Amino acid sequence: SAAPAPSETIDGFHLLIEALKLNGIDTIYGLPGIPITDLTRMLQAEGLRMLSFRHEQNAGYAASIHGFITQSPGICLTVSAPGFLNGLNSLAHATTNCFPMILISGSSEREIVDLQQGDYEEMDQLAIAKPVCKAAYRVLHAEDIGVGIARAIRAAVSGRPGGVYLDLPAKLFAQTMEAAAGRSTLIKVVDAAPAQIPGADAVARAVDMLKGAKKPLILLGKGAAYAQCDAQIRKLVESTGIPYLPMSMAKGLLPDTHEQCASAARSFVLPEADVVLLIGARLNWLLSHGKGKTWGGNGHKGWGKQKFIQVDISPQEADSNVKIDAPLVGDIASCVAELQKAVDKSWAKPPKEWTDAVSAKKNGNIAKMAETLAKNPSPMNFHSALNVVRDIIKANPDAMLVNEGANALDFTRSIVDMYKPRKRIDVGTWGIMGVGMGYCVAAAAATKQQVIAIEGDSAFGFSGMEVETICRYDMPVCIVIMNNNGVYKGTDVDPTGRDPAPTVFVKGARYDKIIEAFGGVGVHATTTAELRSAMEQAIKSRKPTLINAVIDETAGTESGRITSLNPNAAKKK
Ligand SMILES: Nc1ncnc2c1ncn2[C@@H]1O[C@H](COP(=O)(O)OP(=O)(O)O)[C@@H](O)[C@H]1O
Ligand SMILES: Cc1ncc(Cc2csc(CCOP(=O)(O)OP(=O)(O)O)c2C)c(N)n1
Ligand SMILES: [Mg+2]
Repeated sequence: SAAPAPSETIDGFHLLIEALKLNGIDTIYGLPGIPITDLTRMLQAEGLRMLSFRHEQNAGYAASIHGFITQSPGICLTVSAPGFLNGLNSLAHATTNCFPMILISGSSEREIVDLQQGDYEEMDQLAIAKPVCKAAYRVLHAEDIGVGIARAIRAAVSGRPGGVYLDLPAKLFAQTMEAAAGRSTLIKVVDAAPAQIPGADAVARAVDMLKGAKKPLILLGKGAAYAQCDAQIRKLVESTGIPYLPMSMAKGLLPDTHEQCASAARSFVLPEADVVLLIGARLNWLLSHGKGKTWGGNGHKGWGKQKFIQVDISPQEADSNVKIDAPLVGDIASCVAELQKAVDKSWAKPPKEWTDAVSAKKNGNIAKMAETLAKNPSPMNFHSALNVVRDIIKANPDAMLVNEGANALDFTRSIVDMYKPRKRIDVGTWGIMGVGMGYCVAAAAATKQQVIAIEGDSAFGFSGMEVETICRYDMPVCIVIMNNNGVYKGTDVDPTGRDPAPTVFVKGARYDKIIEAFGGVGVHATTTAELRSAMEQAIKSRKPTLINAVIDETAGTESGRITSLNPNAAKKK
């Protein structure tokens, strides 16, 4: 832009906007109110996409998954205190899942907060944010906005990605300074997520261990999906010939139909493998902490016989649960490149008896599943409804799949194959409910692709009001609610006869009526044929659509696949 006249000034609002634009930020997820309402208008006027939500929690979830999908930090913008607190959940979620996100909240002036003088929406937000995020900063002077944004971006995306809090007291926005001087304080971040090359010794140790394996297994986690080195990962898997297991959000790095995919033999390969190469996957609760009977160990805590190679950018992740025999610390792209060099030099495929045993187990389980999927009971159950979704995703491999619930999550993860990377976005490491509609908005905004959300009816309820947001921005989102009338199922009753049980909803609820209130397309589907045609129509029209799929209310199991995490239920009287 032309050199400003010497007298021209610039305010805090515009220094912030220019700092964001300078760093390629083009989308903001937020909710207006004091002291940021004008900022939301200016962001929009200056060409950024300002997506306005009905609850800050959903704006935050959108920002968190924006970071996962794009590697650029998703930005959530909220008002002070209650708005900030509503955004905090997603900041913690982003940090737990290693998604780069920045929560920017307006705040009260330090001098009032520190004397606790009772300002409008007064809260010591920076102190409250610190324990649940990767980094937290406050900016008091306009000339420091450039540094504040640069530090927040670098903290969010470098090393292990995560959530960053940026605290902007209200008075900062109205501060002005000479324009040229102001612009000279802005920083375009250089190499925000630098490559971290693994040490040669670590590479040699890992390669030797993998070469010596009789029953090797590769485990791909969402870190491998986030790294966006898809071709290199596929090449490593295919050139080694090693069976692989994708974790939920790593599905699609290679097509789930790939001959080396061992998902359908998970309960066979985990205990049987002798060397496991973890790529961007933590041995946390989702992998039974790397021990116990899942891994062939005796009882709950017994270690299996596996040796672990762990590729991770976090040096202190190794040994978090069980011994890591070959930690390979670095960014996944650099680590995979080093492993590939060794494979290209000399490599023997795994023993045929191992790969044949995996295939036999896998094909047996796939055949069993096919029989179940072929049934078409009335009312629909999870399997028959998801058999339709499976076909729809196969026909639309570029569509984004959002998924949350318990049975609605677990059955979708195992029945609906994914074909491309970063297409399946779900509850993640915490198994958090409520991400659905925020994820839909971000998936539509960040990818411009069709979005398909498979929602438990309880899960949908956490963010359902954002259906209005989806309609307001006319997004190509097709929401399928697996309506089994309750949390896990719809059959519990109150033994006293006074109230509905705590886990059930209004019988015969018609969620499809909600979207009609905002001009979207609502469909009530009681058969697989109705579900299929409604989904096909939604994809063809790209109109916001909500399908209320009636599912047998007896079909679910308590907590889906993780029933065992419930404390031992009191013996039924
Ligand atoms: N670019 C990257 N390079 C290396 N490791 C990464 C990268 N991005 C994320 N990670 C790591 O990936 C891991 C993701 O693990 P996790 O969230 O448990 O995946 P999943 O739940 O799919 O198993 C984290 O330990 C994180 O440090
Ligand atoms: C923020 C938060 N609060 C509660 C919970 C606990 C929970 C886990 S799964 C679930 C909903 C299960 O019912 P749904 O109808 O969605 O799915 P289905 O099994 O198909 O019937 C809840 C409430 C979590 N994980 N996060
Ligand atoms: Mg349900």
